[in-house]
Amino acid sequence: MAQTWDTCHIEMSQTRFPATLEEWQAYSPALAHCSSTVNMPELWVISVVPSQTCFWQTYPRSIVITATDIPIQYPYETFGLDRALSIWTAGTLYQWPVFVIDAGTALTYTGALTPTDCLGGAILPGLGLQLRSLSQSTAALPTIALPQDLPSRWSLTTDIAIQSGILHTLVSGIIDFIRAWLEQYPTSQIVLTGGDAETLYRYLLQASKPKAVPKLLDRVILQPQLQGIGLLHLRQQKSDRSLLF
Ligand SMILES: Nc1ncnc2c1ncn2[C@@H]1O[C@H](COP(=O)(O)OP(=O)(O)O)[C@@H](O)[C@H]1O
Ligand SMILES: CC(C)(COP(=O)(O)O)[C@@H](O)C(=O)NCCC(=O)O
Repeated sequence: MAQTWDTCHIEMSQTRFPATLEEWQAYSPALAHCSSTVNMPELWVISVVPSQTCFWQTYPRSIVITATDIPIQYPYETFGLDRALSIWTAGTLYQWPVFVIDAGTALTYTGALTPTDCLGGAILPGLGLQLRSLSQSTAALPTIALPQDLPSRWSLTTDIAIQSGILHTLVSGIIDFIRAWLEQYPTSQIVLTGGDAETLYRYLLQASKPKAVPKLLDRVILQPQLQGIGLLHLRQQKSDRSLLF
């Protein structure tokens, strides 16, 4: 993979669809050297947000992934497309069984024994959502930034009390899920991905220092770009198939 980047936040209610090459160029450094819409590169899209899917579908060369494109058996009908791609990619890269922790807008845990035996998992609000929910849904709590280091558990200020509550509870929860999975599937790899993966990994390491947790964390592979790698694999599979037929 040559490069990854985040686009600016796209607020759907205020955004009209880009109509020209110049407008698309604002979304991606990969388009900097395009001279016309004809030589724009392919864009592979995976989205669980319908308004975002509509937006990216207007890109001239978009390929939008749907459930049938990902070669796993879905454990239930409403299972997220992003979770399907993550677990398939993790199993393909690091072998089955595998456990994926996706620290995105929502934080999801997903486990699978094989591509046809996904056990589902769990969903909770992600780090940013937890922080925002407190400031937005209470009268007195402020919006706070995340600290570099895991704070002291016992706090005498509101800001650090929020940091402590969210971070210690999240880190303990993640360690508990990892431990429970490894008890059942001791050979499994654990993959940590998503926009908050690096931040959470740092906190997990800090939490583990005084305790016997490092052994568990040795099993955690930090791979923030799991879904991007998954899209590359799907693209490779598609081009292999078109060579065969
Ligand atoms: N450069 C960035 N742009 C947007 N979000 C980021 C960035 N770096 C870290 N994040 C964090 O990533 C989380 C979203 O993760 P992501 O995997 O992009 O979301 P989603 O699961 O919705 O695709 C947010 O909690 C946000 O705080
Ligand atoms: C749980 C999710 C919102 C997570 O999405 P994300 O925050 O990673 O963008 C998404 O996987 C989804 O919409 N899932 C459908 C429900 C399910 O998987 O059970």
